[in-house]
Amino acid sequence: MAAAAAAATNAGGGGGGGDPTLHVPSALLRQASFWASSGAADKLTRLVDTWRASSSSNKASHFWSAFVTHAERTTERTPLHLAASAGHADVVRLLVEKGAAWTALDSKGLCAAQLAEENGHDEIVTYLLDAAVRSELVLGAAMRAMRGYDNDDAEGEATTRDAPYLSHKLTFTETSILDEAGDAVMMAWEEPLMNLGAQIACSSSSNSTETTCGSILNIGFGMGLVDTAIQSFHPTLHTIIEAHPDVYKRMLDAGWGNKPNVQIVFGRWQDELPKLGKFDGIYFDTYSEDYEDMRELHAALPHHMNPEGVYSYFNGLAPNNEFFAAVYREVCKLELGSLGFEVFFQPVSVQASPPDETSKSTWAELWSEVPSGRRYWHDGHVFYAPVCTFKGEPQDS
Ligand SMILES: C[S@@+](CC[C@H](N)C(=O)[O-])C[C@H]1O[C@@H](n2cnc3c(N)ncnc32)[C@H](O)[C@@H]1O
Repeated sequence: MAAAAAAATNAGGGGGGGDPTLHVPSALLRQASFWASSGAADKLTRLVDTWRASSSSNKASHFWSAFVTHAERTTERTPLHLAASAGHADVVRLLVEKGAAWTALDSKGLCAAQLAEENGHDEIVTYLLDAAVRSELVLGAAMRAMRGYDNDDAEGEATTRDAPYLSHKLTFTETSILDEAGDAVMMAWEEPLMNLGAQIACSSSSNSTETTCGSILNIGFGMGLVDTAIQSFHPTLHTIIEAHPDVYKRMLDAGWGNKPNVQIVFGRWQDELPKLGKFDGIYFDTYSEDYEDMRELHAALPHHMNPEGVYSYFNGLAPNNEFFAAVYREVCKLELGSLGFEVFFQPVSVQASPPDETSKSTWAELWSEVPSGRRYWHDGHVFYAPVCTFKGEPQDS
């Protein structure tokens, strides 16, 4: 399933509203846009100086906040789009410093970094990626502080946020699980990705032998695809945490409770994980949770990994925009790195694994059960499978 990225992706942007008496004339904004698209950073700053000198206000910040959010009417491109697309690194830097939003999308749904990439301006892509990761880290921390929670080192302190999905009546079809709104909780086409996830989670070098991959935890049973694959690696103990009563019932009906090496834990991982010990491999794929939940899990992982243990997750963060997804890969890499994990992402072409396991053959047919706009994967997207090996100091569980 697709985990929503944190709301912090609204980062940047100076607002553009403010005091109406400090109106910035649109002719001036158009002129400034022209300088941005022609790469004239010096002319741009001189324009602001001239405006400051001639206006009743001395506030350059007001100009910048109006300018960085000023979008062209038809293309909806901001000055950052224009400068990035044309390859003007100086102007891009200036605009970001003045509060331009790297998240702004044009009428085609593209952000500035994607336009830079399309036009081969790699230096700008790297700069924007770096700036975006920094802003996500800073804004994420600020938002957590504002909301009054930060579980960085607070194993056992489960969040109390509501989980309305858990009271939804689920619909199980041959190829999907749907929630009450018709959104896909899980879809059968993901089987190749689940097989890869199991392979990664079962790849620790520490306690695996020729006959077993050690002790494995999976969080979120769904259709049982990843768990079926985990079983093929013969774990000594295979623990599954599942929170939804309908899914739990189906697991029991399908006989998962009778498997000698399987331990089913019914409940939310936020409540149940602190009661469990250490594992050689952990896979995480829940539903209706966001990056903050995932971050909370990550903070708890050092309490539950054996040395050289391997962690992986369904990497569906920001699936509708490839640059945003790249930002979240970097954010996860940095955050997991700070917790003692060595992280890399294995790219897999989802298109190259046609969903031939199901009776439906095209992506359009596959997604026919889910309203458009709520489809969390798109034809041709590359899936980046996380491989996170624990190299840090194990902590008490
Ligand atoms: C996308 S499905 C998992 C699919 C699974 N990887 C597979 O191979 O079929 C997500 C599952 O996580 C469960 N879930 C959601 N929130 C949870 C939570 N907080 N704790 C445990 N399970 C949760 C859902 O009920 C659902 O069964």
